[in-house]
Amino acid sequence: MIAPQFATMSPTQHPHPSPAAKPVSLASRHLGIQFGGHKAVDDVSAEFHAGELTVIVGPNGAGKTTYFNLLSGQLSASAGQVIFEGRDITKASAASRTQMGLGRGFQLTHLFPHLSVLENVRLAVQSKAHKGFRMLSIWSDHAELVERAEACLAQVSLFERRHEQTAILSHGDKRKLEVAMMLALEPTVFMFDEPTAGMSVDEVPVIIELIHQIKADPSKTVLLVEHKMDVVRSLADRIIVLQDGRLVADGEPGAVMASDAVQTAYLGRKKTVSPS
Ligand SMILES: Nc1ncnc2c1ncn2[C@@H]1O[C@H](COP(=O)(O)OP(=O)(O)OP(=O)(O)O)[C@@H](O)[C@H]1O
Repeated sequence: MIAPQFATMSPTQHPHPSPAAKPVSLASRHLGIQFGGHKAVDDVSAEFHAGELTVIVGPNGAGKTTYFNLLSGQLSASAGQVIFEGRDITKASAASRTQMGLGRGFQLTHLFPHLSVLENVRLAVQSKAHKGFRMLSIWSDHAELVERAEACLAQVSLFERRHEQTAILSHGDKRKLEVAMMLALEPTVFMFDEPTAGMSVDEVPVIIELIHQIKADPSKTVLLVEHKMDVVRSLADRIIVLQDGRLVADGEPGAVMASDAVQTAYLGRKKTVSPS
């Protein structure tokens, strides 16, 4: 069930306190994609501001990850536009969006399992430095790249494990490694898709604290897909709700969290969410 006050709300009508006060970094305009006849994301317009962390919530299958994939370029839109720093990037590839400053958490499948933890991050550092991905043989000469990679690993508490093979890391440590690789790319927009999923309880605070640090930087825009309500409460400056591919609520956390849209979504989800 969708709260009546949000059911017909457009992004321009949302009750967010002062969106105009912060620069728009990333936006979608009437964005959509269909798989067969199914509209997984349907006419979603939203603006994301520098210095703001927006959490995207919604029930399973609501279209959250698909929306992320449209913003980051992993999927091509069937309709609408993606605007980044005032530029229409709808047709840009995922790789070029990354170079522009859109940081999407690397998927586990993008890790190189047979390389060390440090080597994985160093490749991301090197990519940011426009030095390409084919310099493994001489990478030890690039002390500054190594130092930067080590700093990123320290931020996610993986420094001590930097020389271990990536394949032997726990699931939680692999998720931390993804975050370290995103840090290495120095994005202006950070997109986290359930960054603590699969982590043990003691691993979660490192990532939450890191996201707190990122959002404290007024030049950074943070988007977060998250199901865990405690994480949402701790981090959100603003919440948008997707349901059946459509944006059904957008606003200040207190009001959105109290809405039927969120209550219904989370009452349905709580049964399947992990305790971590
Ligand atoms: N490549 C695809 N081909 C066909 N259907 C897809 C594809 N990707 C997503 N879908 C469908 O689009 C809808 C939205 O999926 P999506 O994964 O974006 O939801 P979600 O909100 O991220 O869900 P969850 O919380 O479970 O991760 C679902 O019905 C899903 O089955």
